[in-house]
Amino acid sequence: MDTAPDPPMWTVADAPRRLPVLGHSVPLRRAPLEFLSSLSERGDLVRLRLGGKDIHLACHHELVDRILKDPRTFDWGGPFYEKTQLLMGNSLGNCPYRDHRRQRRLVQPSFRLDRIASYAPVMRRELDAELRSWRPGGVVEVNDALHAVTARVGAKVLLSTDIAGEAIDRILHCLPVVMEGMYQRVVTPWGWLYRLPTPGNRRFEAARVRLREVVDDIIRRYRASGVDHGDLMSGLLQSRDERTGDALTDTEVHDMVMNFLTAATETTATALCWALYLLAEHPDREARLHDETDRLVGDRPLDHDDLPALDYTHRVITEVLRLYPPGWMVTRVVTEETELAGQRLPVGSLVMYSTYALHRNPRLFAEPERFDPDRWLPERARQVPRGAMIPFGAGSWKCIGDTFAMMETVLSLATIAARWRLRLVPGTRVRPEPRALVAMGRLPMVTEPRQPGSR
Ligand code: HEM
Repeated sequence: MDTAPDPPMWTVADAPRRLPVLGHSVPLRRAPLEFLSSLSERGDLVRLRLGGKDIHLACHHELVDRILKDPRTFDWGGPFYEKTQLLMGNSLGNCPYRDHRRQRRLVQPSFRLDRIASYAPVMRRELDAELRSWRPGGVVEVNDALHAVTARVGAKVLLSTDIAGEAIDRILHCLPVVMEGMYQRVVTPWGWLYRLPTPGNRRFEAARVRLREVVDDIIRRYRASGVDHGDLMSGLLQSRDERTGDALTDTEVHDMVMNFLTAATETTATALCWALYLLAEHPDREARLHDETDRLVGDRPLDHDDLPALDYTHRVITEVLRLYPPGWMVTRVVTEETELAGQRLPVGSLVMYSTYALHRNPRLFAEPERFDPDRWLPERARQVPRGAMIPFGAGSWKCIGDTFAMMETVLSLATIAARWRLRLVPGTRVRPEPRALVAMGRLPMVTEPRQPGSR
């Protein structure tokens, strides 16, 4: 496997297919995943041109690591993120380093392991309700179904029904409209387009305003009740900075709620969809998963304590997160003049990396396109260079929900696999779609029950 070259050995190259004026916008729009993945052959650091500016793409995992571990020099930012502030304000995953550290200290206690473990029954209830609606031989649009489940789990872990009540339904109604609108504004950032009074713009604006009102109202109700409801919202409101005694302001709580709802829904649902798709395409690996769930799960409800035993399920999810990590393009902005791979980067330069490309680099992973859960057996996993596998990011902005996400995806996949075998509807074409994350389109699957108690 790869070892780090000494600094003078770094290779720096210009990306191919640059056009006058347009720079690299054409290949980046047409086939971004393929284009970015192809660039690691060119060099450790590759220069692209976009919007009249140079952007440096770090292809070597040690350069990516350097960027992520030096948040003062390589700060949060870039056009990709700035639009998301429309929805999430200056929240945890959406703010520069100077604000981030304080917020992270305040939010971290809400993600303590004991709190996360207590959310397993919520996950179980929501998934059970969905699985009970499946019929033998029926067709389920799995992508929609799992997005709805993870959105309900996210909302109910965040907010207790006893206090938030039907506000949760209103949130779940507005959220997809707002998320789709946000995505459009990120990928086609033409401000004027969104000021036109089109039905789509009106729907987005109405949902955004409604969501803001509903969340603000819930915060007021929580503050007035002054009780710990054992949910994430209570954790956020009670949190105090040990150093300063500071609490999160209402605006910060609001933005964090939006951040949480968006970060917790699509990522986990998409990982589950990729897992179910890959298993349907690889019956031998599916059979091994079924062996594990037949032995350990059956028709029994799963809990956080079951996680350590679900070895193969865990390896499947890890391999899915290698092949389809959400962060296909992560950017940072240089805040003080620095050097990367021998290149001088002035203040304001944009650097980026693609987790998708990194995880498919043949110098880091043998047969990178192969779905091989066993590459995460401990003896093989040890050979993966440090910093090469980063589905949850690394450094200051590392995903705060990683334990939550692993619990939800592993328990959900084991529960589904114990009860149902899913087959792709013939003719379904599944391709990675680089949207806000590496998404997939529709995933209609036929449901075959695996045991009498499956419903
Ligand atoms: C498979 C599931 C998930 C994956 C792969 C994932 C991945 C990531 C990545 C790569 C980042 C860092 C982005 C950057 O460096 O700019 C991140 C940040 C974040 N994620 Fe996740 N995520 C997942 C699920 C979740 C869940 C379930 C939650 C909430 C419970 C969550 C909440 C967050 C938050 C709040 C941040 C910002 C953290 C900070 O800036 O301090 N994520 N996630």
